[in-house]
Amino acid sequence: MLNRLVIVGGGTAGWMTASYFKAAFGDRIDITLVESGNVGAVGVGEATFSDIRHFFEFLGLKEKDWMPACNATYKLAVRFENWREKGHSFYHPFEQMRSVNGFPLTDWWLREGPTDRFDRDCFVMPSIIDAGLSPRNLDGTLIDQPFVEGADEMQGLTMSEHQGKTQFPYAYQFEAALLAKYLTKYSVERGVTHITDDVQKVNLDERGWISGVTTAEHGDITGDLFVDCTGFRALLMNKALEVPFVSYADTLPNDSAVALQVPQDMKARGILPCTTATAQDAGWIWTIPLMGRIGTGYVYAKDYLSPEEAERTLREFVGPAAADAEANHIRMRIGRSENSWVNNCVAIGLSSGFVEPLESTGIFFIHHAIEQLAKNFPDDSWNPVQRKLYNDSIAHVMDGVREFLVLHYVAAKRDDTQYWRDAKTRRIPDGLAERIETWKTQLPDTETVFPYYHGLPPYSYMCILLGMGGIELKPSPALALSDPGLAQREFAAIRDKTRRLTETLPKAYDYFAAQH
Ligand SMILES: Cc1cc2nc3c(=O)[nH]c(=O)nc-3n(C[C@H](O)[C@H](O)[C@H](O)COP(=O)(O)OP(=O)(O)OC[C@H]3O[C@@H](n4cnc5c(N)ncnc54)[C@H](O)[C@@H]3O)c2cc1C
Ligand SMILES: N[C@@H](Cc1c[nH]c2cc(Cl)ccc12)C(=O)O
Repeated sequence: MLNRLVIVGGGTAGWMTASYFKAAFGDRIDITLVESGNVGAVGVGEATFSDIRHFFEFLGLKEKDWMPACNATYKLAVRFENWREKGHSFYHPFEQMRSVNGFPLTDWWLREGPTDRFDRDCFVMPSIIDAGLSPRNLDGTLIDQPFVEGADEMQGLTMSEHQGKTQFPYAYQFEAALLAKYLTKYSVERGVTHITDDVQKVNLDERGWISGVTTAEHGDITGDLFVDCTGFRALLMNKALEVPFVSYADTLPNDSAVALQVPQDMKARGILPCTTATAQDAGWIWTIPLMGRIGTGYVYAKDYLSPEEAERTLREFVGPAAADAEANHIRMRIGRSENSWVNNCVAIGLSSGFVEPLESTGIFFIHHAIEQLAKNFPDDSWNPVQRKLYNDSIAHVMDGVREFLVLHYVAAKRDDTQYWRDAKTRRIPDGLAERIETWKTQLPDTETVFPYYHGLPPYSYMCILLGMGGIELKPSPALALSDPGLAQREFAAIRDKTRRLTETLPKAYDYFAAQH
């Protein structure tokens, strides 16, 4: 029976994989995880999708179990600042799009929105975020969104089976290194063998399949299925098996980042419960509030900015609090492995692929890959159809997310530096130009976005198009003949609900302080 899993790498990807498969298969699977004591993990993946709650639920973990251990906070949206022009901001929130008479509320908004802020008019979340509030009351109850907690749990195991049915109102922000530590304990307690050692050599048999890995001090480790979680090094997949890497550099030029961890008195500062992406001359800066510190970093293209200039800009942006923080400079490999499962080796995490962290998709890719591997877990027959299903699904998710990210740059109105001007003329992925033409006439829907599951619903595309401001959009002609009364009532209902919630919800900081 095929049941010996060897995971190389102990970053977020390695430990999420180990803990998930222990939760899935218990003692029927034998898992060894080997991680280097010398090569560190990237450790800056801090913001997630809302779907990650399914991962924690699968492990049987509640928020109160893991959140305090990881200094975690809630993320209600991505806040984009200065992408349209300096001083402008908008939110991409975790909130389902309402529709009126079969048209999305944003379409009605294009026709006669109450204000010039589509996000505050069409969603409740933006005002809650501006007020620094928690989506849960101090007693733990969730705000009454068109989402019933627990109700979507029976719909299926994988994220793709949940999409479009409901929208959970928040995701998380946490210290990735602390999550890896938490999951190490979880995994080891459930029987995962943990080896700290350097893998020096990957051994292939005569067919080119991996027979084992040779470590510096623990000899050879053998197994049936090998999971490459070695980060950008991709030691098994790219180095040993020489699987080609498909670069996205021609469409997404940001290839570098510099990160700082800045200790802060969050009680005094307050928590804006979202991830902020602030556009800069040659990229953008993320700001992620955690309990006890903020995580921040400048993502940029080396062709336009030197690492020294990026660090200087980032330190100026953060201010005096950054003075003692050590800068972590990172080169990012943007793109994906041509295939992520080859022979008996599966790459998960940065070794499989990565796009810049603009929509916090790194951990989502890992979660998705794990779910797909569980669904297509092989037996001794190594049915190639399973590998194909898996590889197609990984490629679709990554290519779809790439397209969504490219849209951010094409749609951003800003054109004040060469970096932003070039963003309008750079090559874009096949199919996107045609889709953008369609969206100029009709806002994105399931029929007109990237045609495979990639984690992002059509309303996410609407938010980016409406917020970035560089592409002219028109309301559907049919709305000119339709009675706007219902839409106006919906806008008024959103205003009422926003008022009620902002008067009753606790501050985000107070909610987490009570949990800790
Ligand atoms: C700048 C930046 C910002 C990011 N922000 C986000 C975000 O906000 N949200 C999000 O979801 N994702 C984000 N990500 C992605 C996220 O960081 C990664 O997806 C996540 O950390 C997974 O990394 P990993 O485990 O694949 O690799 P790594 O963290 O690099 O881990 C690699 C592991 O392999 C081990 N290893 C390497 N070589 C050997 C060897 N020879 N022998 C033994 N072990 C070895 C290392 O010791 C380490 O344990 C970001 C990434 C970057 C670069
Ligand atoms: N399935 C994802 C998609 C998603 C829906 N809304 C948002 C908002 C943001 Cl900021 C990122 C991602 C998403 C999820 O529910 O997380």
